[in-house]
Amino acid sequence: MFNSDLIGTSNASILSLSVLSIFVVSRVLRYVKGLQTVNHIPGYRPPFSPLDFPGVVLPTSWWNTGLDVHFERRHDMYKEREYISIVPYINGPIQIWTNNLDIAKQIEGGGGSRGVFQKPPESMRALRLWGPNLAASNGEQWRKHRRVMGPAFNAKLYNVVWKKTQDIYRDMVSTEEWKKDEVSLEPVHSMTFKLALIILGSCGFGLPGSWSEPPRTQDDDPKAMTVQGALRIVADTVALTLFAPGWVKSLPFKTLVLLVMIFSEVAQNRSNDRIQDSQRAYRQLSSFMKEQIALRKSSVNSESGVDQSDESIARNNVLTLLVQASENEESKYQLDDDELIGNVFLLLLAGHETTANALAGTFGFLAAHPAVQQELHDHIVEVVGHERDPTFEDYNSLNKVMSAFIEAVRFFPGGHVLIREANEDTILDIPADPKTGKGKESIPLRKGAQVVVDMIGIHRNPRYFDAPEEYRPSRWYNVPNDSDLFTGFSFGASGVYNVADLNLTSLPEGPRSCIGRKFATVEAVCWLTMILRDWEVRPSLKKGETESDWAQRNPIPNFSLTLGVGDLALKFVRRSKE
Ligand code: HEM
Repeated sequence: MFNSDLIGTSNASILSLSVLSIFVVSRVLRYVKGLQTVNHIPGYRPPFSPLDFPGVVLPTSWWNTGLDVHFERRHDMYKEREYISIVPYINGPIQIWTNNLDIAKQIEGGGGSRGVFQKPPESMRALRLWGPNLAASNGEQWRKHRRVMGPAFNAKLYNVVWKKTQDIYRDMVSTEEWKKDEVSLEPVHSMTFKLALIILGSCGFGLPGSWSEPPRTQDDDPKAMTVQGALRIVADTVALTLFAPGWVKSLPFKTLVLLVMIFSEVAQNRSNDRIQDSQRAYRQLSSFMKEQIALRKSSVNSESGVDQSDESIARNNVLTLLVQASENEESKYQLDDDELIGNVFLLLLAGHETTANALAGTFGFLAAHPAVQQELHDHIVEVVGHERDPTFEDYNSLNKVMSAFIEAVRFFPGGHVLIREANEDTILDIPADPKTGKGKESIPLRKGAQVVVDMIGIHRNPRYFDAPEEYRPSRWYNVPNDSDLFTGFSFGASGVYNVADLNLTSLPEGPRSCIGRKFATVEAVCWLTMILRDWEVRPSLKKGETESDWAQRNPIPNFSLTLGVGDLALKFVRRSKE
């Protein structure tokens, strides 16, 4: 007699065992191939990659390399050599991580139009949420986007960024809250995110927006989400989409977004209402972008009624200039509607969070370093005085203000990992350390190997920065405000590159460096100048806490789509005019 239940159970066991064996063998083969791809460079052998699911959402620990591994292990990750490999044995790409500037330069220099190293297609997928764009393209496509977008970032734009930033400051301090002698902000991000979005809304897209009336997704509907609110929700989703597993990423895009939105809300134990909010945010932001393009097209085609002055925001915002370039039939490079929308989304995403976080970080560091803050205040008074407002012409003279901002970006670089993939077998050349003459090496890499430029690692590499764990803006004093030595915005393509040698000031801009760099620094220098002249920034202390306790624990990093600083409770105390 046969026992059919027993046969069924044993068949199921055999099947499970076979599946398990196939899985184990496939992982072993993958692992061995991974080691060959990175030429057996020593490093970490975790189950998952730090930049892929599920490693990315798990904290860094003895067994997991999480998204913040390069911060958590910053003191020993590159102790032996300035590059390590990360070869996961279960899931995720095979990578070399580096804190070496020469490697960074080779990777980023070749990341533009041609070159062996390109952005990996799967890392660009989530950035294509609304359409093809500059950051999510390689090769000829990238070149086209950059040719159209480049000219929009010009001196006239920076002039209007400066003026608008100043107007917003005046607008803010005229509100009841800022008429007091002490204003508490918990967290200070509430100020910097609002500022960054208003400036981007007006100078990026020509939208009206004041401190008390930030831009909404639908002008005529007071219940519509603010652009900022909708963007916040969508940006969180994009972060998750970026790190989703390969098979999820290959779903049709709308399904992917929906899935990730639901997952993110469920994972955070949020209600059904929040899931609907997420969908509403996605829909409202989407129609907002389409409307903006349509509006800009009609205003570009009928110039009547548009302010024609060179300083006007209506004329000199990024979107209008992009639409103008794309509507110009004689132009060699044009963007279609999908590409325009893709780039609007990109600018919202890339230009908003990065600047806001860097400004919040700067305020945090200055609260923790009162002597540096006083030096900055004195510098501002020396350059601008008390009787007039600073003008864009003062931008270059306000070098210490710029240094304070750039030093905050050094600590917490918004773009904390820059990922590129070799599209053929290649060799990375590391020249000898100019100081010691040691370390000349060549690293062979196989096609498919990814190189991750670890910006936290570079910015805290003692070979490039003395006492890297100290917030010390003076290391940048006298480096001109437009110098390519500011690595937080990516790298030059050629030339000698060594931050330690601060005599080198004119390096060519890297082909893939940040297009919004000056937009961000002009806004930051203007805002910091206005605030620090009139206000002293201090920590809001917990009961029994001293300022030095506070400074010991702040600011801390916060990893999401970009790297920022954790919540900072600060107060702004009005200064008397000495
Ligand atoms: C403190 C503020 C900012 C920081 C630290 C920052 C940093 C960076 C970095 C490191 C990259 C290179 C990314 C990579 O190669 O993978 C980048 C690219 C980019 N940034 Fe920024 N950024 C900032 C502000 C802005 C602003 C204000 C805008 C727009 C208004 C902007 C728009 C872009 C765009 C469009 C790219 C892609 C460029 C390309 O691929 O050619 N960024 N940024």
